[in-house]
Amino acid sequence: MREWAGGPPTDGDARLAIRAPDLLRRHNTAGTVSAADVHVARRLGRLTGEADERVLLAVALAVRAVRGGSVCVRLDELDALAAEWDAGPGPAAELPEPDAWHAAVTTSPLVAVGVDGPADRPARWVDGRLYLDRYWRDEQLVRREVDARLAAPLAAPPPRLGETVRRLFPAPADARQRLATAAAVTSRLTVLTGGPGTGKTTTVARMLAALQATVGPGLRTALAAPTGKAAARLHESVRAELARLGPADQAAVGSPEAMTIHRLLGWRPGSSTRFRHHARHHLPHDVVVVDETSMVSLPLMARLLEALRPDARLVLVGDPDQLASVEAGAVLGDLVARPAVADALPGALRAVLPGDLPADGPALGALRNGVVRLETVHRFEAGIAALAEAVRAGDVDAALGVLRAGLPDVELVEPRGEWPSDADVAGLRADAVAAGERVLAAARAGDERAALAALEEHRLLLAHRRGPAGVAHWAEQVEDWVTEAAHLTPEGPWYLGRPLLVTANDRGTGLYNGDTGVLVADGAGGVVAVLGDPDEPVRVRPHRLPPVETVHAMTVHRAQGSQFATVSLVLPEPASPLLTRELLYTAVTRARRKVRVVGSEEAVRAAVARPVRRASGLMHPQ
Ligand SMILES: Nc1ncnc2c1ncn2[C@@H]1O[C@H](COP(=O)(O)OP(=O)(O)OP(=O)(O)O)[C@@H](O)[C@H]1O
Repeated sequence: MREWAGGPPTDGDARLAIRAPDLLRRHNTAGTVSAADVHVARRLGRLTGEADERVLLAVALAVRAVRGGSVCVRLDELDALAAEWDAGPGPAAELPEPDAWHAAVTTSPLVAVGVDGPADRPARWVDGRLYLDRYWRDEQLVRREVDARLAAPLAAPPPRLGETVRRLFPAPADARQRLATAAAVTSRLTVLTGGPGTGKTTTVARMLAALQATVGPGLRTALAAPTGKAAARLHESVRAELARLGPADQAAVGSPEAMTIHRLLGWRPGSSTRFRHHARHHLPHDVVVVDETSMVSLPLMARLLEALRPDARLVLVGDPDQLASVEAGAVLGDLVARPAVADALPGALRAVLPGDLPADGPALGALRNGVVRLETVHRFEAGIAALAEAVRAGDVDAALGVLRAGLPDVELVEPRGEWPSDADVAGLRADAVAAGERVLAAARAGDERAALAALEEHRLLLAHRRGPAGVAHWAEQVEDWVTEAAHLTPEGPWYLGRPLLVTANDRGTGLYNGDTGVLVADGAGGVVAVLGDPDEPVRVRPHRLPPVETVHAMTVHRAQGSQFATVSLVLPEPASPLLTRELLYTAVTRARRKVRVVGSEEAVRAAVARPVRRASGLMHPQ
């Protein structure tokens, strides 16, 4: 990621780590590491008596890697990483000679070498990867817990398992859903993946029914997701799906609440253990299901795994092709990409669902790791599904073909100039105004449900927060369009119809960073904010709201875990380091009925061709 705009800083610039030795200074100037990275490396150097600037550079790069989402850094892959981090406009700084660099790092008092190296050093070198020790420990914990869960399934499959699973998924084509359900009953870790609309939530609801019917009743179940918004959506979809089951299943499953992972673990900001539940104080649950797992960082996954009872069942659900967590790690992607580590599960399932076991190598290999991928799309419009698949597969020509095919659910607007003209954004404007007017009408009428539902009709998504293709600019633009069309002159922040995005967690109101809502008439001449699920909105007086922004547009990251009827995506310039395959895939799959992409062919090509790479050791055998 670019560290600065407008040329490299001069010597007097506060962003430079002024007293850094030459090598660090050159790399700071070139933008490969930031001043903050250099400060951390120097502090660790002082603590351990290490002054060799080659070692400190390696450590600064490890700090930089974490900021970029990686868990560690490979010093032999820096060329590729520097290109991804878009090292800035300065001249590329030279790296130390590889053999001497390796020798300096692996003999440093700052660095523990190997899995069994000393436990008290701030960095660790394992198989060519350099870690900050804290991330190494979290990675080891996740590896150990996952491997232990896969190696020892719970017990022999319960007697009625096959029959129960076939009852819940009777169609011959539902083999993968049957397998995932039986896996969740027989094993301590199941990873359920698939694109949007492939039936993951449906499977979760029926898994709960199968678990209660075969190893219940009375199992304690928790549903969790990384964000409040995703938890609300999980709650809503599982509840809707459970309502379609028979009365006995419904009674056995009850109505499990979904919450954030932080809340499940008992987040205690400021306390030494951070969470109420941990390795010495386990969660009481028999079954924990986590949705939107692609957004879970390595440290949070480590906290979750250590807090589980060893005999609890964990089901991780998600789409590994979406954007990974904001913090370091891509645990779901790593778990899916790992070579097979255990062999217990396929054997157990072969006895239960003999006809359903995958015949092919990759799917069977995945099952050894507890991974079941759902592939049949049940819900999407054909164009959105085809576009998502082309982007996922990295097939640029296929993606452009779908975008330009004139389908009802996919549109590409290619601006002629550098930035979209009024004519280019006419369709976007019409959709934004139509949705905004519906929100406003419902807000004025005090119709909370309709206002919240109208909010989900259209959403403008962007990669950046700032700049000409950023949220700040476009949110203002949409607000102008909507207020102009509605002849509205907002007075003060609390005007009817204002769409809200919560930007901080707030225990008092139970609102979470990322929750969205709208200001509506309260029927008594006042205004009230309604947020969250249209069926069970949270009502909050404006003065009690945590910090909020007006949400006429949002970043793709923010939109993860939500869906909208129509999505418009304005792409940044092709060179933007944020423009990645995962970003485009995530944006496209936020749309239920239609997706509109505003951007050049070059920008589409750049996105599809640039998968995010996050360095980690989890997928390598040890
Ligand atoms: N086996 C099936 N046969 C037919 N329809 C199904 C099946 N499984 C799920 N569906 C339907 O497909 C649609 C999408 O399912 P679901 O919401 O479970 O998918 P999902 O993978 O969780 O999607 P998302 O990630 O977007 O939430 C729903 O309407 C659901 O009823």
